[in-house]
Amino acid sequence: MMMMGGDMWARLGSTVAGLMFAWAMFQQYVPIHLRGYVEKYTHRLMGYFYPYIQISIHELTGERMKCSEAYTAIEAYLSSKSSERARRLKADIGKDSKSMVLSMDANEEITDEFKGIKLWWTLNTSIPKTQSFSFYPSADVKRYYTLTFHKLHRKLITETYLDYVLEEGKAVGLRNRQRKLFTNNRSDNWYGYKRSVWSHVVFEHPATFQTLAMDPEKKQEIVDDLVTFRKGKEYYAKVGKAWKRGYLLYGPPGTGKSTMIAAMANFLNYDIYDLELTAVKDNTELRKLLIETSSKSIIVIEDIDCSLDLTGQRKKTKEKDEEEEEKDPIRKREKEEKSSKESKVTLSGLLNFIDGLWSACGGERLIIFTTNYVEKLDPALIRRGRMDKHIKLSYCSFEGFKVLAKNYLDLNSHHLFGEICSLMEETEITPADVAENLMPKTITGDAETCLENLIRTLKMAKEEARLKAVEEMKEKETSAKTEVKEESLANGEAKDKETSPKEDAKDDESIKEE
Ligand SMILES: Nc1ncnc2c1ncn2[C@@H]1O[C@H](COP(=O)(O)OP(=O)(O)OP(=O)(O)O)[C@@H](O)[C@H]1O
Repeated sequence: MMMMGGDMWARLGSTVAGLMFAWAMFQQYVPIHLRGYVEKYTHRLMGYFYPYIQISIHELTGERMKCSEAYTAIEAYLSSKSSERARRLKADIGKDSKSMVLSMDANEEITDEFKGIKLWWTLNTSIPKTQSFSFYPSADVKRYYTLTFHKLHRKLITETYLDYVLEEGKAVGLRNRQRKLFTNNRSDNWYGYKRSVWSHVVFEHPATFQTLAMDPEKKQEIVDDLVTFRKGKEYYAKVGKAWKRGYLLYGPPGTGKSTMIAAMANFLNYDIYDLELTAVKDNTELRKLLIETSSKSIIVIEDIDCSLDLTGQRKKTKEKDEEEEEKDPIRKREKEEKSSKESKVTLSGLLNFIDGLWSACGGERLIIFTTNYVEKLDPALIRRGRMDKHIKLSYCSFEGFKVLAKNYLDLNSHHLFGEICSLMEETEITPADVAENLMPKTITGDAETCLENLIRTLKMAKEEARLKAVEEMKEKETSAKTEVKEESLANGEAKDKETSPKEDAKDDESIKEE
């Protein structure tokens, strides 16, 4: 028996060696065009004996080597099946940072079933030929899934199953995804590889529409608008409009513009791209950044009035400055150095960013501008169609206060609410200031103390407003008096001028009479 076994191994060894030798000869001596034919017919021959079809889905695709959407969807689709069926699993920290998420490890295979048909998914890895072997995982390792199925089911798999996997995977991905807060890097930090135009952190802002202090009707109107937008894919396609919407949030500092953006992102489950316009070199770079944003996202430009010289009015002073600089070479050189670092994004570049051809790629995006001074903005930038909805965030109303009292102190009513209500009708206070007063300053701080603090602040604000009004009144009176004085002086001089020739003539006549 032992001899027979040994004999069999020896024969197998020599057959393998023979085949390898024949393969090497084939590679070396058969011309390349003939090799193509041989390989084609070998595959065909194999097809008779191997009735399975394989489909590969690679992780990185396209010229820019972006992560393939299909790969991500399959990864999500297989994640739940992997934990039940795979034998070699990979663990990573989950979305909530508390639990572990399991997925199939490299070169592992799991079986799936669809309408009674069996299929096999494998996660493969390959190292580029140019790279030498290393024990450490490299960023250049290529990953791809392979789906294997019997050729009898080709139609069902390619026409139904793949779409099903994509849809399911996207839904799982959406449920499990960690939302991200992106910010743009300066182009000098793009490190040649185009992946790093945006860098991100996990988005974890707790603001919601429930915690947002504002008029309930206005709040509901915004929520309805967002819901209509989210469900509007078909509608936007029907009317021939890109699936995006512009919001302009304006109002004094501390009235909740940033908080509202966070609430919107949490409500819609979108990522946020916080675009720092001053770090964008020019319009081309702005377009590149836009292309790299994903759908289901909010692109935010905060304090748009401070971001760049985007207003038409300021152009004149700029031209005047330039004339003066031309005369002074030192000033001119300093300006050139500064301007090489400065952003050259123009108003027209920004308008194109909002609603040019490129803005339609990806779809399902909100573009939000915030400003404290809406009147400073160029009307073209905020006209309807670009900024579809203008939302004014204003000083805290009593309704807003009640939301904050519930959030911060868990109070629905209190005997001090009446006084606060009448004070709020008489004076202006931002939600940020109200929130600051409602926060207990010590561990033992109770609700009553916080409300008393707020009343004190409101009274102080009222007194300040009164003093300011008195001051303004005095200033007005003084300036009015000065105006009257100047006017009467001017009138007096004019009278003098008007009367003097006549008087001269009178004098002349009296002399003549004499
Ligand atoms: N409407 C609001 N509802 C709940 N909290 C608010 C509201 N407005 C302001 N706050 C509180 O005040 C803080 C500052 O608000 P926020 O940064 O949203 O104001 P902003 O209008 O964006 O200010 P700025 O114009 O200076 O950027 C927030 O952290 C939040 O706690």
